[in-house]
Amino acid sequence: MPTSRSIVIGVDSSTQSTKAAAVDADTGELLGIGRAPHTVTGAGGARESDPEEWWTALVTAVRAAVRDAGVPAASVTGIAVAGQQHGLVTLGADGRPLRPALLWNDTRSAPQAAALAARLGGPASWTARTGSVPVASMTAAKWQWLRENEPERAAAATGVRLPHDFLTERLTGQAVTDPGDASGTCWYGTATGTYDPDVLDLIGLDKALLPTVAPSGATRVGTLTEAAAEALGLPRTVAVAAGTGDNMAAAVGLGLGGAGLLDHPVVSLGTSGTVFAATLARPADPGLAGFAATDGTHLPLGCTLNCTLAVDRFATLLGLDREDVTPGGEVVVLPYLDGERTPDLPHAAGLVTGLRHGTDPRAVLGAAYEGAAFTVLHALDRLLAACGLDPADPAVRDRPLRLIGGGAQGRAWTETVRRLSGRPLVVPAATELVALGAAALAGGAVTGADPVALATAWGTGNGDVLPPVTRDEAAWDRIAGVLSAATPTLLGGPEPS
Ligand SMILES: Nc1ncnc2c1ncn2[C@@H]1O[C@H](COP(=O)(O)OP(=O)(O)O)[C@@H](O)[C@H]1O
Ligand SMILES: O=C(CO)[C@@H](O)[C@H](O)COP(=O)(O)O
Repeated sequence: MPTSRSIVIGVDSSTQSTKAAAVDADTGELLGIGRAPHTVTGAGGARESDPEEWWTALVTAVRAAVRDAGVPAASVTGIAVAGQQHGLVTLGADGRPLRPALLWNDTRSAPQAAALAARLGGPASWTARTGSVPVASMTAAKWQWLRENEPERAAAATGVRLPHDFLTERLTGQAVTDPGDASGTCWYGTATGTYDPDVLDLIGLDKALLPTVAPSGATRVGTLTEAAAEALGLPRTVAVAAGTGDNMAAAVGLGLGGAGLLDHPVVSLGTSGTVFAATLARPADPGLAGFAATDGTHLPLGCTLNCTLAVDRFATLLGLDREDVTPGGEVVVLPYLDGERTPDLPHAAGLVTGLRHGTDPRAVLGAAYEGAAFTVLHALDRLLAACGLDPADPAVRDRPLRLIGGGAQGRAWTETVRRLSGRPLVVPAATELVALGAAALAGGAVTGADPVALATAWGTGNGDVLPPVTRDEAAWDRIAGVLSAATPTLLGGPEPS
């Protein structure tokens, strides 16, 4: 192995685990991968993780990726972290977390979100300022929850970070974030590219507690500190990129820049189900998040709280393998086990209807897939409409969806998405799109290359096209009907436990 080979490492620190990809910076070849799990705790709508565990997992995963790649540590030239979005990390004077992070799917902050959304001129004004209306996931709502429920901890905070900022700071010693992940806080103005002083005033958050926002693009924020280099077994000279949120990094891995527009909207099936597209204009829809992409363009996104984890829970409850499934037929499942974000039903619980004596348990599992897929695809229709496209227009429907995330590896997921969308799918051959997108950001930090162009040259988004199948209008209408009828109940449903 020639030592002149340049290896970059992309880290995906997501809800359930950290994945690190060691990539040849010239060719994009994935040489090695490392993984380490995270612990998520909580009941009654709480979802928390210890940021120190993310750091330990990052170290484990990066070391495993370099080992798996069989490359000398000296050949590693760059690293970037992409993280689960929105989580609130509060730091004390010693730079360590004051408490576990409040995660994106922690719904306790729903009342604070609703109260914030009514302030500063209401939803339309929030959309114009920040791109998004506060919902329970947004960091501003979590900060308000902390102020109201643990005021002593909020007062003691000397730093407020997002998950990926926390890890980048551990790598470099720099308090820095990027516009993409910052756009998920609801205190960053996506129109102005700066923290919004009115929002900070409203939530009593001192700007001095926040990280600097690095510019978009191939941003190098520093090199490894001595402690980080020692922990990772890498040279101190390794360039560290600003990194971003996991969905923004997936867009980079797919080679989506503003010019990619809506040709290939993306559906990601992970703990969250997300749908997003790269756009030049920022669509304003209060039911969607108007995030920033890493390249200075926009990444409108719809996010559901209940995707692969919720469906896997149904498989476990039914004692079935996740692929042991048939279409739901008359059974409808709304698998909103964690409450729901899109639609905004933070207090919802799961709902099952249409059971008979003869119901096949595999149909109940099939209906859970359908309910989760419907919820994501419904957000897709909303996203297309917000971008001025008619989702029912055959010319729009013929455009392939790119399907990524852990669920895209499962046949039941791909077949359900095909059947409910009636669209062709592109399933990229590469499975770790977030980590690969982060690797492209790391490559940009090393050479100054445009990360989106780099990922495009690497071809990380390429994959086979699965042709469309006839859309299952009956299943779609059945689920839509149940959701519509149940919404009043789901709005006021029991707290999740
Ligand atoms: N072969 C598979 N078939 C179906 N689902 C899968 C498969 N492999 C992984 N998953 C699902 O992928 C999820 C993890 O996906 P991932 O995108 O890594 O999630 P996250 O980023 O939220 O941690 C798990 O919840 C699991 O259910
Ligand atoms: O909240 C969002 C997007 O707004 C989620 O997509 C999180 O970013 C978590 O992602 P995964 O762990 O499911 O990948």
